[in-house]
Amino acid sequence: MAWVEHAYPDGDALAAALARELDAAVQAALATRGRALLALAGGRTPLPAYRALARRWRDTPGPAHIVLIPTDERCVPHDHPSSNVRELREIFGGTAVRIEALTTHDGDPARSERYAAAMLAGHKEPFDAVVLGMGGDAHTASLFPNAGQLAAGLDPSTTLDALRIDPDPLPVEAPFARISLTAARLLRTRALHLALAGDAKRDVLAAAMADPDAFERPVAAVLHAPEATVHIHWSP
Ligand SMILES: O=C1O[C@H](COP(=O)(O)O)[C@@H](O)[C@H](O)[C@H]1O
Repeated sequence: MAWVEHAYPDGDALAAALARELDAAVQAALATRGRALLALAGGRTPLPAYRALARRWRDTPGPAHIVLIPTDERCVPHDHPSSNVRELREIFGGTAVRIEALTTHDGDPARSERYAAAMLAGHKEPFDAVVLGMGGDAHTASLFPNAGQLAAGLDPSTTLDALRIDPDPLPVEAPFARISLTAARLLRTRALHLALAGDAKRDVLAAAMADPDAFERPVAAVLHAPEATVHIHWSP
C-alpha cells in the first residue's frame, strides 16, 4: 500500500492535472497495446477533469480504441439526470471513445447486474487507469458502508467484476440501487486515482488512512490494498 498525495489550490488545477494524468495513461496504452481502458467515477468532483480530457481528445484527432466504463452506476434509465453513463456520454460526445454502461437502458437492477457481468467479461484486461471518488460516508464507487452486499464487493478473492449494491439507507440525493465494480476489479489497474474536494472529505480520508477497516469506511479497501499505489488528488 502506498499513497501519493497531490494538493491543488482549486478545482480547476485538480481537473487539469488529473486530465493530464489520464491522457498520458491512455497515450501510453495506445502506443504499447493499441487500445486503452479506463474506469471513471460518477459524482460531481471528477467531472471538470473529464471535460478537460474530452476537450483534449476533440482537439487531437484519432484517439480511437478507448473504452470508458463507469466505476459504478445508479439503477435508473440512461436518460435519467442521475445516470452516470448519461453524464459520460454527454461529456465525451464528439470524441471517438466508446462508453460502456453497467446497466440496461431501463435501469432494472437485476437485469443490469447480469448485463454488467456479461459486458465486463469482454474487458478482462487491467484498466489503464481508474478514477475513484469518495462520498462523505467514505463510500467509493458504490461500495457503501452497511450495504448488505458490501462483504461480497470487498472480497479480495471474488471472481465477480461487478455486483448490485443496495445502499442502506439510500442516499437522499440519489436514492437508487447501484451496480458497482468490486474492489478487486477496481484494483486491477495500472494507475489508481482518488479525487476529492473539501475539508470534510479530507477528514474522512484521514480517518480511512488511519484505519484499514473497509466495512466502516469502504475507501479503506483501496487505500490499504497491499499492492496499490493510490494517487490522491485534493482541492479545497
Ligand atoms: O454516489 C456517488 O458518489 C461518489 C462521490 O460523489 P461526489 O459527487 O461527492 O464527487 C462517487 O464517487 C460515486 O461514483 C457516485 O456514484
